[in-house]
Amino acid sequence: MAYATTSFDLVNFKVASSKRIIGYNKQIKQQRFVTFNSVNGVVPRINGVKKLKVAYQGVPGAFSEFAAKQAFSDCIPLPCRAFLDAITAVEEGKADLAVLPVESTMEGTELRNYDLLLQHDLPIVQEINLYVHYCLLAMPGVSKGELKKVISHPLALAHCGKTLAQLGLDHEAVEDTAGAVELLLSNRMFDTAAIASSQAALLYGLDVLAHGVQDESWNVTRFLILSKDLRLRSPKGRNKFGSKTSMVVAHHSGTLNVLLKLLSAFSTRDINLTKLEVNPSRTNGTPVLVLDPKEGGPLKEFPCILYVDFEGSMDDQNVKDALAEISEFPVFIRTLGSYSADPNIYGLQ
Ligand SMILES: O=C(O)C(=O)Cc1ccccc1
Repeated sequence: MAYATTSFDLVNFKVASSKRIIGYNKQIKQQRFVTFNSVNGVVPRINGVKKLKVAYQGVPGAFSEFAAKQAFSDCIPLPCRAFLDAITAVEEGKADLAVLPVESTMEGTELRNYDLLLQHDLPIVQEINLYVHYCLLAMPGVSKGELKKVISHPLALAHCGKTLAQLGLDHEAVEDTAGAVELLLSNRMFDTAAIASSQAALLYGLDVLAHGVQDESWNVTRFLILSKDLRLRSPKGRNKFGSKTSMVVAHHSGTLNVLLKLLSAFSTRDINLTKLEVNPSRTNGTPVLVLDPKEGGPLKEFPCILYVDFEGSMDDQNVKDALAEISEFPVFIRTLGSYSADPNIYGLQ
């Protein structure tokens, strides 16, 4: 797929000539451009020949496909109907990796995808932060005034809620952003627009009626890349930001005590937290289902859960000590993976 350069004028971003390079390192508070291939340096290959297959939800042009190519520039992206199918593809050996959007600056944690992480045993091997810039796309020649409805992925519709209200258009959720574009085209829908990337517009030949239609200009989505094959972890010490670990601490009661224990265990060892979410809300207080990889199934049910990401690896002694200290409490700890921290934010122009 060709990534053409279009105009791009947001604060903190600059178009870097016609190359596919833009990025903003928020964490270190300075502007930094990164190349699309710099994430891993060398693209890993199993047995030195096979190209990696990365399963994602959606069709070509979806943001998840872009995240997959960002992580492994030489990969073969494998389109899947749903995120669960992408995970199943890896479990069944049809793909090497799966890519999953798990949180966004505008909507917070994407609980449905986090649940998938918790209910399957696929370690996180990488993280990718993607700046998501939405466009309003329509069939060639269609004007805004002719539109009655907008279709897109639920996350994209949520990110653009105010804009949609201002336009006074109905909306309908479909599987993915690029899938919405494909649907417009295949059904020749002249009264419907899609919210998707400008790349999807180029790929499918649709018109861009408006750029940057998200409610907040700063809109970053974090994707996690999962694999059974830990060799696909980005090389340790690839950058000066070191490792990061994601885990959940699940328990049956006493959130406050568990939380205090966790904060104390981490702070005495100077381990920085990069995410801490306490009992993310779920409909009707339904328990969280977590797989215990040591036991296989059935899934364990917990009313209380902490989502924790921290700087450091499960190989670090101070991390092992901190987890041992937390385990003095009757909690269930499941580590979801240690991987290279990637504070860069990659973007589509
Ligand atoms: O629908 C897509 O293009 C996806 O990849 C899912 C998604 C939607 C919105 C933001 C990030 C990922």
